[in-house]
Amino acid sequence: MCEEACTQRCSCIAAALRYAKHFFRKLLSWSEKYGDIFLVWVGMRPFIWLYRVESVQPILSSTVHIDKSIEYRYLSDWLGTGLVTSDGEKWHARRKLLTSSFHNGVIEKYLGSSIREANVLVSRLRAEIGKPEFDVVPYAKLAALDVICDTAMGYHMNAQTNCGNEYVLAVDKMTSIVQKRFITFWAHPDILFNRTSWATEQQAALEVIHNFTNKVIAERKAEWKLKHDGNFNETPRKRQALLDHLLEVSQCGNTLLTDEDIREEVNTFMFAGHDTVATSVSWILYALGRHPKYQKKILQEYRSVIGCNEITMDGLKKLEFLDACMKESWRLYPAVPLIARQIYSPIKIMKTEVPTGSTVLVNTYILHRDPRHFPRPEVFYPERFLSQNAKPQPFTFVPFSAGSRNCIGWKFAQMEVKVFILSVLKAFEVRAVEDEEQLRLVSELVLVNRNGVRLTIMPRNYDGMCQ
Ligand code: HEM
Repeated sequence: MCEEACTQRCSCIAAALRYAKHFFRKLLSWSEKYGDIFLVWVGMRPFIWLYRVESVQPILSSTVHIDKSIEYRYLSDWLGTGLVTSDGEKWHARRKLLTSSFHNGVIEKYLGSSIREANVLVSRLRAEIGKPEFDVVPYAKLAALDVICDTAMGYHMNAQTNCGNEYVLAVDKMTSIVQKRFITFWAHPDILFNRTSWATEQQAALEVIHNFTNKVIAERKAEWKLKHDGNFNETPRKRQALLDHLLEVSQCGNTLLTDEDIREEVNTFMFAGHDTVATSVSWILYALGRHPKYQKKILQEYRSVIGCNEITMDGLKKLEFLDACMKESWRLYPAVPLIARQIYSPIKIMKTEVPTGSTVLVNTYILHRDPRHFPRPEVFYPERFLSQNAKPQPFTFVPFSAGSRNCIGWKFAQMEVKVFILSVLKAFEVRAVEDEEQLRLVSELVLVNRNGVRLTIMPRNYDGMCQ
């Protein structure tokens, strides 16, 4: 297989991802040692690693190779075949249908929810002031879950203040089981997985999730019907959740979505829209915590652009320096470090025939550290993303993937992350505890440090504070 798959430049490396201590640094050194493309065996499965723009572009820009790797089936009991997990005709139709749910006008409606939850996050973080260290990831996760529950389902979950919420615990449990299964090769076959305690826990979590989502859909559908039959006396809700958009298209459009279809998309947004955001917020705070001078610059810009005015989408768009800092953090610590595709028809990548049946993994962590495109790649230098400098070449910087299968929620995510980062920086001076060398990075679908993302925070004397 190895010889067939990578006749010229691939090297065969037996490895189990789970046990590699410095996984990403190891990969970086392999990429220098073994050339432009290599193959890693994980248990019985060969994975072809791509991390040069020359090999990444043919995959991400392809309209043919858009199928997710077969590992994504571990998500199917939860997400069915929603946008993340579907392919072929179904994916095309859904993508077309859902695109309108993410245009600027819709996203603007979610700004208020992000601001509200960012304020709750800040008040919760106050408990950590002055402590030698704390892990910011669990805080960011609950905040992101609150936003996505509100925006995807129109439901105020208050996960940040009500930590024992059954649904939130179930979503967290499902995410963590799926992540563990992805990187634990012996748990891949159903026959083995079904004998583990994970399978039992997964079953219990799925029951809670599906019951809750079914209930919300039924309520909202009844409300929608009343409103459209003209019997709805209450003022219609001003903000619409993604679920309302789905109901709208399912009832008014040409495409009929069943309750099952709606449920799989709502669950898909819940899955795709919380861990990625929480991971991004955590790593951006980490990067800024290592470089406090940029925290000051972000706040100076905020003061001069927004000052005492309300945060609006237009205002956020003008914060160019904040945007550059976020991009530079995503470059060094991409929230989604691996993008996996199953190859169902032969393709030549960098003169190498990749045969049908292979799985290719686009490694954004290494791609973003290519010195040809990002000089002194290991240095955190947000200025490289400022508009006076040339934009990165296409497909060299892809934190939200690229091409037809890119992140449908990227504008929404950027708005939310901006609001979270600004709120935290206005309230606290942030420092990172670990330096780059101490990080133990692994991919659990999102980029994770084994010890969490540990910070210290002190109250900030922010003189732009308005009465
Ligand atoms: C900073 C936060 C986020 C990051 C870094 C991110 C990143 C990504 C990436 C890299 C992909 C491609 C994955 C692949 O092809 O395997 C993706 C797909 C997707 N994302 Fe995001 N995402 C974020 C937030 C969101 C949010 C907030 C939502 C929705 C509310 C969302 C919904 C989706 C969906 C539905 C897909 C699948 C699109 C398709 O296959 O057509 N994401 N995201």
